[in-house]
Amino acid sequence: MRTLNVNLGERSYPIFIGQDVLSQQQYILPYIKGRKVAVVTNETVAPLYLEKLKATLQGKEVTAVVLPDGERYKTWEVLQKIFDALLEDKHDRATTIIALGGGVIGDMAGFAAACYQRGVDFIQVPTTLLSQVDSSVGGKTGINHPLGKNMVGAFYQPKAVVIDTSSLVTLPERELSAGLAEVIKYGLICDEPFLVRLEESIDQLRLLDQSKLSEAIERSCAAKADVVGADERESGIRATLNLGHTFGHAIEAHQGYGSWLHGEAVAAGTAMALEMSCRLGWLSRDDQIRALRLFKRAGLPVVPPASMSPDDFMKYMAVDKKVLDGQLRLVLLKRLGEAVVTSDFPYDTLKQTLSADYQALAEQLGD
Ligand SMILES: NC(=O)c1ccc[n+]([C@@H]2O[C@H](COP(=O)([O-])OP(=O)(O)OC[C@H]3O[C@@H](n4cnc5c(N)ncnc54)[C@H](O)[C@@H]3O)[C@@H](O)[C@H]2O)c1
Ligand SMILES: O=C(O)C(=O)C[C@@H](O)[C@H](O)[C@H](O)COP(=O)(O)O
Ligand SMILES: [Zn+2]
Repeated sequence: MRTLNVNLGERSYPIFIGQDVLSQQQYILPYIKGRKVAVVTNETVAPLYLEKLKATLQGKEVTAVVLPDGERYKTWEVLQKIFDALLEDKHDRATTIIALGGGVIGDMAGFAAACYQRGVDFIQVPTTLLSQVDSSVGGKTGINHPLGKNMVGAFYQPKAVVIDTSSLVTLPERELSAGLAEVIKYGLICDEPFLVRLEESIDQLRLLDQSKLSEAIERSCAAKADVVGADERESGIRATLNLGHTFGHAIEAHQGYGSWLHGEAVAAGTAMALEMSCRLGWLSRDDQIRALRLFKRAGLPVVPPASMSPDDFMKYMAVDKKVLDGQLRLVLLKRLGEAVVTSDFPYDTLKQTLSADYQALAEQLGD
């Protein structure tokens, strides 16, 4: 069992990482102040882990809120179902909401916690790799809008993050790969030695090697906790966690939420950010290929959808949350392990990036 901390003054909280922590009361009960708990989960995760969590919550009055599964349900309408259940079971301000599931559940349950009676406590119990390395930490909560990803939400920190690495054994392979996209992201933005480590261990990670997974989760959470601790509300360095997301969110929204998984869209979006970093003369072509090869070995796409035109991208990128006063800002790489957030690029370079031949690049990667 490993414990990390997100240091945010009075909003600080622990991240517990280990096998079977979900069954251990000492990692959950101290963070619940009242009698009542609402566990928000979905129809896929509930049959796998809800009873286990309920056993840990013995002595508490538990309302289970089981939502439909999928990115396309990260909406106002489905959020409302959480409020319906809380009110029907008379939850008051002493209640605690527990998010049991992947990033979709975590983002929605966290947003519900931020809004319900103007704010109640919540705990993250992430069960996908992506949610364990990224979404459960840092307090970004919210829902999608048809015109843009995560467009309505709040910064609202959990009281604790409980990462049970054994839950990954039931995760479909495609979802594991999606999580690896965000793991690779940390190497690219701030930790080149981690990238080397991932190059060595990527095959074992895909085979669910528990020790390699724990190491990758811990290193990812440590990187995220550092960045969030330094810049909780994204006025500076936190935006680097958005590498590949301006392009990736456009892919998710344009293709229809859920058609491309978030991690897949981030991987293809990062391929575009790498291309632009090369075109600006920052990243070398060799390093670009090295990064693309790692995504490919992780089972991730590096070619954006052929059906998307530069105008399709621009439509969604224009409302990205990093746009400031009408000016688009992008996360790009100066080199592997060093990201920058910048609006200082020629518009032509962006246009060329949006219409570059990613298929030809992918063909250079080999097997
Ligand atoms: N708040 C943040 O900082 C942040 C960071 C990254 C991503 N996100 C958001 O997270 C979402 C993506 O999260 P995700 O990749 O976890 O997707 P997800 O929540 O849709 O989960 C992926 C799939 O795995 C299933 N699942 C979950 N745990 C399982 C388990 N242990 N075994 C078997 N199946 C399981 C889910 O039911 C779902 O079908 C996106 O909405 C993205 O925008 C938020
Ligand atoms: O925590 C952050 O900050 C991130 O940017 C992490 C991202 O991986 C995540 O997808 C986040 O939800 C994107 O945030 P958004 O503000 O671009 O919606
Ligand atoms: Zn992301």
